[in-house]
Formats: sequence, C-alpha cells, structure tokens
Amino acid sequence: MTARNISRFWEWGRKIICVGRNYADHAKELKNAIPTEPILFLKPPSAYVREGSSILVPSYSNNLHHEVELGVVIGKGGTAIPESAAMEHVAGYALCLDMTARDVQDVCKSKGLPWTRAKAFNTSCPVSEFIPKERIPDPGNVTLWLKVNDQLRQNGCTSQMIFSIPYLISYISEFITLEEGDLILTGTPKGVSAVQVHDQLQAGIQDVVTMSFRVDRQ
Ligand SMILES: O=C(O)/C=C/C(=O)CC(=O)C(=O)O
Ligand SMILES: [Mg+2]
Repeated sequence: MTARNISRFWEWGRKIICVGRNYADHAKELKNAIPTEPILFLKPPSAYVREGSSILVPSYSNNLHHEVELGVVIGKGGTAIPESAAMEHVAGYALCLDMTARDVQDVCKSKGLPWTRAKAFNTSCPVSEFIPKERIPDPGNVTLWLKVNDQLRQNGCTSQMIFSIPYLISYISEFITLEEGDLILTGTPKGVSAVQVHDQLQAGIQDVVTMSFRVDRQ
C-alpha cells in the first residue's frame, strides 16, 4: 500500500474541528460575549475545497460570510495530550476559510439549534497548500489577511487568540481523540463580511502563503 502524504491531508477524510469566538474583536463585532472556554463545532471532510474550484453559496443562504483562519494540521494523534507536549503533535498548518451562512446561523442561534447547516455545507472549508511546521516557527504570532475583489476586509494577528494552539490541542484531545490528518481551525479575527456570487477572494499568511477562490452559486 502506498504511504499517504500529509501534504494532501484534505484527501484523508479526517475530522475538521473548528473553534468559534477565539478572538475578542470578532466576538464583539457579532455582539457575543467573550468565551471563558473554547466553543467548538465540526465540519465534514466534504467541506474541503481547493484552489481551482469555487466556493458555492448554499441555495438556502443570502448572506454568506468569509472567516479567515489559521488551520493546524495534526501529525501525531493522541488523547488527553498535555499542553506542554501539544506542539509535538503538529505536522504543519494551512490557511483556511470558515465559510459561514450567517443568516442561517442567526436562525439556528435564535432557536438554540446546532450550526451544522450554516457551517458544514459542501465547500465551506477552502484550504491552502500544506505548510510544514518549520515554515511557521511561531504560529502564535502571524498575520492573517483576506481581500474581497482586492479590498482588504480582514487583517489580524494570531497573537490575539484567546485560547492558544497548545491549549486548544490539549482541551480538544481530552474528549476527541486527535488523529494524523485532522485539521483544527483556530477561529477568525474581526472583519467578517458578506460575499457575492462572482466575487474573488484572496487570503494569506504574511509572507508564507496566499490563496484565491471565486464564489459561485450552488
Ligand atoms: O456566534 C456567532 O454569532 C458566530 C460565531 C462564529 O461564527 C464563530 C466562528 O466560527 C469564529 O469565531 O471563527
Ligand atoms: Mg470561524
């Protein structure tokens, strides 16, 4: 059997675990309280989309938002990983978008329902190429940005995260066993806004990576 290559982790069918409201300025812009514990939700592997394919607006949404996020790719699985050992479990990173049907999420929130339809639809997780760990020596201090049609909408630093990457790995692995190829989306900084069909999104991690996606109707 051919060995699988972590640099194509999105083909492995592993878990996508997302952290919400992990930046105070984003929690505030949506009028949410600052969390005292990580807020988690999941996307299925069918949410992945790669450059060259489009982000599809779900037929049931009229308010699709971009959220640029740093993704952490797990290289070594584990359960109840101590915070002190957490970074040993990281293989690398990816720039990710947590595409969110905000109108649907608002309805879910008002009814106390899960966010699945708002967050987990096909193409809701655009990802960049795999970034080996060595290329981001300090993932707790990198700038993430996103432009829509060349206009800057998001520009934030991972130093603003409420819960650090080691803390998140430790917290999550207490009750979800992490496996090689899993991806953790670490939350978005402020500046989320709506995208329209035929918009061109461009995003980057300072001088490390950039990626582009077009938006189309489902
Ligand atoms: O509570 C809300 O209104 C929205 C929360 C999110 O969408 C959370 C995230 O996905 C995030 O902060 O990245
Ligand atoms: Mg998000």
